[in-house]
Amino acid sequence: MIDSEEAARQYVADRCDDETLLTLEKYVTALKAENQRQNLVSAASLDSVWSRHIADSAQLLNFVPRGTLPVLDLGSGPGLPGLVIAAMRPDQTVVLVESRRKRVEFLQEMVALLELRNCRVEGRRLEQVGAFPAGAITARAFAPLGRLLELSKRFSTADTLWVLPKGRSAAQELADMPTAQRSLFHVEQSITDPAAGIIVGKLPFRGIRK
Ligand SMILES: C[S@@+](CC[C@H](N)C(=O)[O-])C[C@H]1O[C@@H](n2cnc3c(N)ncnc32)[C@H](O)[C@@H]1O
Repeated sequence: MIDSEEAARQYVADRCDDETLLTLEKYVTALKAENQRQNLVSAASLDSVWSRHIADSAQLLNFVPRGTLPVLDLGSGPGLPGLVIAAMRPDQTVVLVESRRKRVEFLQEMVALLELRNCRVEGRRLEQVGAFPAGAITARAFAPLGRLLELSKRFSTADTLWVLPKGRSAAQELADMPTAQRSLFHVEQSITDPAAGIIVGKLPFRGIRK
């Protein structure tokens, strides 16, 4: 379990090269500056930005095999976890979906600043994004599990991996799902918070069977 900012930064450093670590440091600086202009993350969380945001995003890669294309990040906000994934997996296409205009502008600025050629921003509501088969779908603090699946099932095939950091509500959200869907997912322990979980699984068919 990561228990300090140093440990969080080291966790990320152990999983990327020096150049990528510099890219992520640049992102952290920009995120802190932008948070003065718009409310992207809670101000208090920036005191532990590596643990609460960067390592918290990076840990999702433990569940996304290399070559999983593309990764679709729903409700990316300031780019969490999507931008971190794009920086750490330059060989994987990452699509960020975000509807709020100022956040979209920040995401576009970050893609340019960090030179993330593998990353595309869909600056509109998810409901308006044309469907394509996603290799993996990530979403942090986007919507309750049932609504999340309903909104994004158009992007899911039998191979799509769902990796959903759900914080402290992970087990409960899964328990609240109908049995048929509940059995398709399991909860992985978060390494940044002993009480938090990541819902991981696949739907064995396109969309959701009622
Ligand atoms: C609570 S924030 C979480 C942001 C980020 N994932 C994080 O963990 O910091 C949820 C984000 O989802 C976006 N959002 C909500 N519903 C959406 C939709 N239907 N389509 C696209 N973006 C949406 C919001 O604008 C917001 O930026």
